[in-house]
Amino acid sequence: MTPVIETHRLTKRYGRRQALSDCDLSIPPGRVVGLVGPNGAGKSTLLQLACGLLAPTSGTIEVLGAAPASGPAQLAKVGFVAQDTPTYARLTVAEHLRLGARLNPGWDAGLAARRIELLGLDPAQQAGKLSGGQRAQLALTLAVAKRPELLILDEPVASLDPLARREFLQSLMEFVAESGSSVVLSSHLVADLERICDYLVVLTASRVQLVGDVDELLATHHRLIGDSCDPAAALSGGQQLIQASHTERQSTLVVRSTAPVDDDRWTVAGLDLEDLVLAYLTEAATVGRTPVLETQR
Ligand SMILES: Nc1ncnc2c1ncn2[C@@H]1O[C@H](COP(=O)(O)OP(=O)(O)OP(=O)(O)O)[C@@H](O)[C@H]1O
Repeated sequence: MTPVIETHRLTKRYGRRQALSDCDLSIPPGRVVGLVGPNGAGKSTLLQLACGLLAPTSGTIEVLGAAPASGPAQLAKVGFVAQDTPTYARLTVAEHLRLGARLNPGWDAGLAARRIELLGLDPAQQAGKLSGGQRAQLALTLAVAKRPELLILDEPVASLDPLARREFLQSLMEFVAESGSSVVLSSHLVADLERICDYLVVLTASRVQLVGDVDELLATHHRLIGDSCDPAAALSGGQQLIQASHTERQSTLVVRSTAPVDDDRWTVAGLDLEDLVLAYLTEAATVGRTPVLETQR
């Protein structure tokens, strides 16, 4: 099965600023992929490389088996909603749909019209006079009505209130269920990603830090709580320390291990996606102390 995005040593520099460094990724099709990372990690850069809006400095990227934006057929396969959900302020909702129909060979006019009606958007209203949430929904409608194989969304819900966010994500999931399209979605809101994503990419400081199937990642990461100890001495081979924090009496470790942790020195618990992402982001934030963070409380 052709990966939706495949990169090999993908690197992007803006002048002397490094935005992506030697990224190797192979994202399987049919997934809803959450792309997470702190500000400036390189998420937008990666998504824009996938759309062909940027060219790599070195390394390669293929999207659905071909170079990004390599021709009309490739362009028709990928839908993109940029970070600021851009629309044409002077054009009405209906004019946006007509423009979409003209520009996209696979345009699904019925889907677009149904979505606009369902959302309660006035076809005669100019996009510049829509609320942020309505504009985001219009941009999503334009992207899904082209019936893309891959939908790329760069922080689409960042400016939305909780209700608008939920409505946006719900309509996204309805589209995914109905179309079977793959989605790559960047967001800082891990709780949202937890509800909709089944695949995760964590990017920090221009590098891929963690990638994989969400269920598999959750099954192979464990929180260990026990008497205060030196983690290096306490863990066995095959157990990778991701994060450690200590009080005078107690150590709490986040550990990656494919085998279950069966050691009565530890109380073992699972992690949710937010805990998992935070463990990796915290680890990466400790410059010069990687790969392990140790905090003394
Ligand atoms: N056009 C540009 N010119 C110069 N540097 C840029 C440009 N675009 C991005 N960068 C730099 O590249 C790095 C990665 O930026 P990018 O926008 O990809 O990060 P991001 O993970 O999307 O961040 P955020 O979560 O804040 O949107 C940052 O250091 C940023 O300052």
